[in-house]
Amino acid sequence: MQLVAVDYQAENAAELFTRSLRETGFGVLKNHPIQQSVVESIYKNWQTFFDGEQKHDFVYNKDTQDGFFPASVSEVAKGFKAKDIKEYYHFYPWGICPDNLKEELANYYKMANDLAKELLGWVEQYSPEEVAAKYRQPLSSMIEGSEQTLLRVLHYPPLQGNEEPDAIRAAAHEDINLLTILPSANEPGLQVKKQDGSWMDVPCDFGNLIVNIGDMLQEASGHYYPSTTHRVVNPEGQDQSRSRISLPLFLHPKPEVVLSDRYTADSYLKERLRELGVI
Ligand SMILES: O=C(O)CCC(=O)C(=O)O
Ligand SMILES: [Fe+2]
Repeated sequence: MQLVAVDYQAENAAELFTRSLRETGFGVLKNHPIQQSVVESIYKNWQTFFDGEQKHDFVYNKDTQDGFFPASVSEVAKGFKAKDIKEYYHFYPWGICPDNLKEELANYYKMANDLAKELLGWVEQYSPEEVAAKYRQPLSSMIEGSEQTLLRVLHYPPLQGNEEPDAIRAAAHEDINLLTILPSANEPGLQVKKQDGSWMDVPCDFGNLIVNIGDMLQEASGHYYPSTTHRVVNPEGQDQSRSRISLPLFLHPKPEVVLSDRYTADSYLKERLRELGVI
C-alpha cells in the first residue's frame, strides 16, 4: 500500500485518484483548486481563537451540535477508554460562529463543498457498473443542499506531560460520513492503517489535500470503496510543544438519502452516534 499525491490537473487524475481510494480508502491531491493561503489564514486565525478565552462563549449546543467542544468533552473513539487529546469547533453555515471568523470559514466551506462534488462525480464515474447500480441517486446529488455537512476545526494542544496514559491526539477510527476532505495539517501525525495492521504516515506536504472514504460511502458502494481506519499520533521530543490544527470537512448526505437496503443517511448516522454515546 502506497499513497502517492495525484496531480489534480493531470489528464488521468480522476482515474488515478479513484484507484487510490479503492485500494487504500485514501487519496492525496496536489495542484488542486483550494488555495493554500486561505487554509493558512484559517489555521492562524483559529489558533488565536483556541488560545483565547472567547471560545468559552461559544460552547456547543447539545441539540444542534454546533460550536466549541472543549477538551473535557472530547471524543472517545469506538472501543477506546481514553479521551482524545484535542478540542474542536463544529461549523455549519447555519450555526454559531464568532463574527470575525465566520466569513472566511463560510467561504472555505463552499469552496471545499464544490470540490467535493466534483470528486464524488469522479468516484461515481469510476465505479464499476455493478457498483454504480447500487447508488440510489448520483453521489454528488446526495450532498447537494445538505445542512448536515460538517466543517470541524481541530486543535491538538501542545502535550503537557500529564495526559492520560494511552491517550493520543486522535485514537484509531473510521469516519462516519460519505467522504472527508482534509487539507494537510500544519504538523504531521496522521496515519492510516494498512491491511497487514501496521500504520503508515499520510504524506503531509503542506498544500496537499487528503481525501478519505467514510462509512456511508462504504455502505452505499457495497464495500467496494473501503472506509479505512486512521489516527493522529502524538509528537515526540521537541515537537511536543507544538500545536496542531486541522480542518476536516465531513460530507454528509441529506437525512432522507437512501444509502442501501438497510440504511438511510439519517438512520445510519443515528446508529453510529448512539454507539459513540453522543446522543
Ligand atoms: O487531524 C487530522 O489530521 C485528522 C482528524 C480526523 O481524522 C477526524 O477528525 O476524523
Ligand atoms: Fe477521521
